[in-house]
Amino acid sequence: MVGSGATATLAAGQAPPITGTPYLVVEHVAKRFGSFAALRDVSLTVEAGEFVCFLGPSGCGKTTLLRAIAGLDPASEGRITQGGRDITGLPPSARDFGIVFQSYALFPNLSVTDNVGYGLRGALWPKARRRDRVAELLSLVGLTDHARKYPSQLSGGQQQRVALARALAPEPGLLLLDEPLSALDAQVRHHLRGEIRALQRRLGVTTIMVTHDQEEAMAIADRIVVMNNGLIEQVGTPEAVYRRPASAFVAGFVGRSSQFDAVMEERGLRTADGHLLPTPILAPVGTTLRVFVRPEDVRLSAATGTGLSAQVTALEYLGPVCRLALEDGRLRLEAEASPDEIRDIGAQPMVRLGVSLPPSRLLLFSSDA
Ligand SMILES: Nc1ncnc2c1ncn2[C@@H]1O[C@H](COP(=O)(O)OP(=O)(O)OP(=O)(O)O)[C@@H](O)[C@H]1O
Repeated sequence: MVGSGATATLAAGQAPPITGTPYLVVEHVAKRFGSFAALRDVSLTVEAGEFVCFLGPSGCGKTTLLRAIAGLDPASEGRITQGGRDITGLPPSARDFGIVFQSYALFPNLSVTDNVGYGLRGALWPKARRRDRVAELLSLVGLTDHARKYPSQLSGGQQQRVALARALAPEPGLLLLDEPLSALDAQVRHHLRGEIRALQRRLGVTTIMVTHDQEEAMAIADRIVVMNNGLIEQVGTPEAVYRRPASAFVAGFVGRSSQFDAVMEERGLRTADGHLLPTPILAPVGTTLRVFVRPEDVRLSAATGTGLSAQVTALEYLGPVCRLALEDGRLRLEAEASPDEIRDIGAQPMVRLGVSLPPSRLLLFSSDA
């Protein structure tokens, strides 16, 4: 980010460590499929007990990175250590993780009990211990009453709970979740994401979840790893990636925003339509900057005096807030306001409103970034 009123906090694109104990360390990992580079020099540290989300558009490499960590698609280059152990060359069976896929991937011919107990074999899991552990997990995911059923007799949300219980049963050091909520409808998805987070906190298991849904990542993660085109663009808390995006890509991908170009002048930023937005000088005069502004940061008023004004082109009532589309020449802005505020300023389609964009809330990037 070029700089803005938020300059003092700009350096803090990275979140402070959650526990201070690195658990998973990914160093300079690359992954090629033939001549195609799906991951390029990816480095990342996940702290013990942390919940991290890999977020990014389709094809950016989220699943590839998760699979490299699991050893399902080993990295072409780089090093991965887990709990101090170099796992780079180990097959999945020699690593310490549980994994949940979008498609549940349960054994259809096994009961819920047998699915959950599937990984509990060998000398470590004598019959009684295995039975107790399965019962404990079924209770944790709220499926005790469904123990004898088969996957086809369960809803999608219940099947995903079974998959979660199965992944957690052997007490893995790392829980990997690959779009676990994507196949579920909105209500179940919302509910289950809360349950997953509560369960993760209770067990303290270090967790990585892949998602392309930024609201989901914001709601659930301690830190978000924003990926694009095989690279990590930013690692930070949900607040950091939203409020202090490290790149124009992150600013545009995470959360809603309006964007436009403006040229740095002595007295502020000049938009394409000639409006001057007062800001301190943040870049060499004459530089074109890409400006992003969040809907909740667009200040609206009834007054349409000398400052910036724009016409309301659409107004949606969403319950607690209203969303407005505004236009002035080439400038298009999205704003949010409470229904009370909408009433007070008389906002409705075709009406012109006063608009101000607080300098400290503008997110600025060099145009070619
Ligand atoms: N086995 C493979 N062979 C060839 N290319 C692959 C393979 N697996 C993944 N890719 C490519 O690598 C890139 C990254 O894929 P990946 O599945 O990691 O993306 P993603 O970010 O998880 O996307 P999505 O959200 O759509 O699942 C894509 O362009 C994909 O086509």
